[in-house]
Amino acid sequence: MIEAKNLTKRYGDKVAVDDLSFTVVPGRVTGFLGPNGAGKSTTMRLLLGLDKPTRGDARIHGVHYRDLPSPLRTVGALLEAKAVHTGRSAYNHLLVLAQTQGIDRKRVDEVVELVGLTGVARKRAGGFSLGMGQRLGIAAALLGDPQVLILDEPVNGLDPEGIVWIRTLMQRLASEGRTVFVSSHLMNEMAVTAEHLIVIGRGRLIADCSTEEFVERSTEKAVTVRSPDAARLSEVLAAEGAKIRPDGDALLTVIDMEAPRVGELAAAEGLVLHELTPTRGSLESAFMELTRDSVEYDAAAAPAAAPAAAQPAVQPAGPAEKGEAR
Ligand SMILES: Nc1ncnc2c1ncn2[C@@H]1O[C@H](COP(=O)(O)OP(=O)(O)OP(=O)(O)O)[C@@H](O)[C@H]1O
Repeated sequence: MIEAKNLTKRYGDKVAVDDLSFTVVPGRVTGFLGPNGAGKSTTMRLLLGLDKPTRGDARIHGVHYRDLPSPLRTVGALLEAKAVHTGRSAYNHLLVLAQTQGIDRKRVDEVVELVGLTGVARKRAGGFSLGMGQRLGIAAALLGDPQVLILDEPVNGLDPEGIVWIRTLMQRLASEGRTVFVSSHLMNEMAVTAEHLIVIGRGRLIADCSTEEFVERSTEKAVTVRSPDAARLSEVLAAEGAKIRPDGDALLTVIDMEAPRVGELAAAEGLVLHELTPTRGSLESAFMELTRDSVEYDAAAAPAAAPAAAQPAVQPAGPAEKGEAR
């Protein structure tokens, strides 16, 4: 279990993490989502005791990281997406790490196999590609067989096969009852990987809810309607409260009205329909919309304005959920 309570980190005038509170429970993959510069890496460093919070508290299994009796066997972390700068082979790199932690050589063999590096384990780790470096970093995180995993952008640099592999691995680790906390700025990737999402923007909490709920609430429900009587149909639907977006001469996007109701109203007026299709907006665009005002480097965002993140678009999870554990 990971807990952040009113976690705040300032660098001079810059508030990187702003009064952030959340709980990450075992047994499921929790995605930590936010645009570039939102404060994900800083939060993870605070959780791992690599940086000191300006205010607030970060705990793992109820204690500060530095007070964990056996930190490397409790928490496995992958922080920076870069190849290991070492002349050692991948195997020896892991072996040295294992020896400093009193971990058996057998475990090195296990993790090398687990991350799919067996064929290259004797090669110099310094020459690894970003993707292989990521696998090696994940192997290092898993060495101590930890119950808690904190992974910062683990899919960075991985090819499509690697992405599926890490997704499956994280889900398996979670299903074994581990706490898996994984950051990403890719909404679509997190939507298929994580069961629960914590979304931040400009260091502040935007959402803390199940992925299903996030998708349900964030994506716009619409109906695509094609009709030779589009103009008349627009008037009829608008009069009944629908929002209409004309998408061409005969094509309408209808928002705030279900498809059957659109069909009924068209039939009542004797208007011909050539198509009536319920659709959902793209998740990626919904995420961009949700975090629009909290994108760090967006030239269009007004820097002095209060971020929209201050008004949670998706309600944070209630206290009942916070205590939930599997
Ligand atoms: N050591 C530091 N000194 C000054 N500013 C910092 C420092 N570390 C982070 N920041 C700033 O804090 C903000 C949050 O950065 P952070 O790296 O935590 O975001 P992130 O969500 O992980 O972004 P990314 O997805 O780009 O990695 C950024 O504006 C960043 O420039």
